[in-house]
Amino acid sequence: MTKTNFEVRQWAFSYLNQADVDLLLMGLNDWTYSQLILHLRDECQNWPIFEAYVRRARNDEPIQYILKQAHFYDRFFYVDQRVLIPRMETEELIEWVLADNQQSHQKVLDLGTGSGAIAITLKCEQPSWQVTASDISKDAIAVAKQNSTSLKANVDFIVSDVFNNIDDKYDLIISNPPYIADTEITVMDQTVLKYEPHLALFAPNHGLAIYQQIALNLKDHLLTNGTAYFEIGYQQGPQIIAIFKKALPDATVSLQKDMAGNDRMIKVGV
Ligand SMILES: C[S@@+](CC[C@H](N)C(=O)[O-])C[C@H]1O[C@@H](n2cnc3c(N)ncnc32)[C@H](O)[C@@H]1O
Repeated sequence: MTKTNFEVRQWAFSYLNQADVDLLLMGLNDWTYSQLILHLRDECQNWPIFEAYVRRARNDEPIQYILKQAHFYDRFFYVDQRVLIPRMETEELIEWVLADNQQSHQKVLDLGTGSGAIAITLKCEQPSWQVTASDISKDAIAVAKQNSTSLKANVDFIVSDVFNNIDDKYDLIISNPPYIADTEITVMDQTVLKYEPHLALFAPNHGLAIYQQIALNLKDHLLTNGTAYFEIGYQQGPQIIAIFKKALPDATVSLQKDMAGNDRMIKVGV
């Protein structure tokens, strides 16, 4: 028996929240929200696939991995379990970098690029910038390269553990490194814990280890008057400021809150 999109949507509401149901229907049919509403009385063309998607989402799989796409700064990025799903907070980091740096040419490094969200967005927003993206994970670099090609971004890629394979210096270094402490595993959402790569989430030393590694060699990789921008955990501001102040006593370090009012980003100028 055939079902309308309205009926399958109502059925899915018994298991998932409305936002997730609508994202699945829109992603599956390549519809905008207005198109979804317009097609509600039509026959559902993809019922078996939609039913399977809802089953996967009920098993905590993130909608973005089911659909193999994540919306970030007005673009769709391919994502799968090899990379972190880019978050809204990271869009605010992009906003800060773009607002601060209007100059036509900037040489930029995105350290820990994952899906390539930061590097590719900056290159698309500022095509004259020379952008390099690095990650310790070869799998992540493969996904980021795929996104760079599909979004016509022309970003360069390097597989590197922090700065180990990076010789160059940059005007801007941007990083959203893994910053969750192992001890937080017990309070984390199952959707994140079961599906997102732990290499992208967790770092030793209470989540501070990658900032510590970056701080030790940051000056060697920034050009004169260069600046670094980092996303941070909302409770990590004081510790991370202390890490950079200790490694770089002459640097200026400033903290920025996100839209929710939480400490979320820092800027380090050398
Ligand atoms: C929180 S994710 C950020 C991904 C992406 N930049 C974003 O904002 O959506 C952190 C990324 O850092 C990478 N990473 C973890 N340890 C690293 C290391 N030692 N050196 C370089 N990259 C690392 C992970 O593989 C992951 O892709």
